[in-house]
Amino acid sequence: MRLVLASGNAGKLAELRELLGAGFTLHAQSEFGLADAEETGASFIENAILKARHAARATGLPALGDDSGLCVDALDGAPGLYSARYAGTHGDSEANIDKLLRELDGVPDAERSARFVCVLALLRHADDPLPLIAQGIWEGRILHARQGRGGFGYDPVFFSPAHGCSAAELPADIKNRDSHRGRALAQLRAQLALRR
Ligand SMILES: O=c1nc[nH]c2c1ncn2[C@H]1C[C@H](O)[C@@H](COP(=O)(O)OP(=O)(O)OP(=O)(O)O)O1
Ligand SMILES: [Mg+2]
Repeated sequence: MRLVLASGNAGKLAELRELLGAGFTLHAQSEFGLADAEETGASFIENAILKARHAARATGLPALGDDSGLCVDALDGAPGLYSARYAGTHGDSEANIDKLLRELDGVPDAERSARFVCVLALLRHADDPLPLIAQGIWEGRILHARQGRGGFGYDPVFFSPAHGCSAAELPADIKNRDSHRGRALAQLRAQLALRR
């Protein structure tokens, strides 16, 4: 199956290619010269659909949208939908992490609970009235400083109690198996199998 990933994020592309495996060819939207869709939705689901529809419309291919982010309890769910632009400049992970650590300055571990969320939307074509939607959640807490060099985005400050380390310290295959994105993709696969 040929699919376009409706994302400009290289970290997502690498993870989703690995997760989808050999049966799928996942094209980056940049291969088609596509700019990012406007993320105007009020929820992860809406944004995932907006992204996928934009890419399906422009390419004529089935499209996968991934809208994800980090929700921190002590910040009432922020950065949430705005995770990628938390510090102002879209996609500046270093600035986003700096701001997050500043906002949580002095907050003890017990109150630093957080979760990564990922919503995937698969549209068979731009006017698909019945997109497949899957969501995955990964529970953890925010560290006081960066740990590890793997992954992308907020991974260096996301501690996973189940693994005993940060997301950036996990081998890629373990992160993929247990992450919000890995869980969402497993659900999407199950739905695909049912639809066929
Ligand atoms: O596994 C992850 N590990 C660390 N950070 C992560 C992860 N998954 C999402 N994130 C962060 C990155 C970004 O700050 C935001 C997603 O924002 P989001 O708009 O969905 O993605 P994006 O703007 O980077 O690319 P695009 O919209 O083109 O798909 O959450
Ligand atoms: Mg985005």
